[in-house]
Amino acid sequence: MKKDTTRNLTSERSEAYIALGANLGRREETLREALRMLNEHPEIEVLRASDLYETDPVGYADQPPFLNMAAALRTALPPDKLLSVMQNVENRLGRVRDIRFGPRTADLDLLWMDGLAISSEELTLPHPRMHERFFVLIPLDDVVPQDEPSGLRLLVDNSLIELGEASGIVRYGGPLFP
Ligand SMILES: Nc1ncnc2c1ncn2[C@@H]1O[C@H](COP(=O)(O)OP(=O)(O)OP(=O)(O)O)[C@@H](O)[C@H]1O
Ligand SMILES: Nc1nc2c(c(=O)[nH]1)N=C(CO)CN2
Repeated sequence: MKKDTTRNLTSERSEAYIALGANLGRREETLREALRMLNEHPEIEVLRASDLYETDPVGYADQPPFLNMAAALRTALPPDKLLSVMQNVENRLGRVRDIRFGPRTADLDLLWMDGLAISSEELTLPHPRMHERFFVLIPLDDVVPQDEPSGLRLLVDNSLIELGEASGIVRYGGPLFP
């Protein structure tokens, strides 16, 4: 069915930036399916997707390489509801939560939402580890416009300068969406 772009997205909508990763199973298909599921939600529109990157595992080394990407969304949902939808997508894609930083069929992290600062166990915004991860920043760099109004462009630029030369990350393919 064709998407109704006049949906409940006209007022009070936010731009949200998310990171996606997968290192088990059919990684590319999983990420494509995650984007499709998000875009199918009546209150979420996927605006842009980054290139795909293959990345060395960070944090827990003894696991397969990841495919990572980022996406920009427009949504009428508040941050906690958006995170719930993202977790539901992870679960539908077969995510099992066991080893921290360990292998996963699909991992969706909420990075940034209109510059909001939130600190609770369930949700921290901006994502507390985004600024130290090439596997987040390099895909994010693809989808954050130069004139992004809430400070994310500056955060990405400054973090990449701070981190120096990128390593453990190679471009794998073009955007999976649209
Ligand atoms: N910005 C956020 N995005 C996603 N999850 C978050 C965020 N802030 C807090 N959380 C919480 O973190 C918990 C663990 O998430 P998850 O299993 O995706 O972590 P992880 O991928 O192992 O590690 P990392 O958060 O470093 O990527 C979730 O249950 C979620 O409630
Ligand atoms: N390369 C890479 N490494 C990771 C990733 C990821 O998405 N890509 N996710 C993790 C869980 O937060 C831990 N380590």
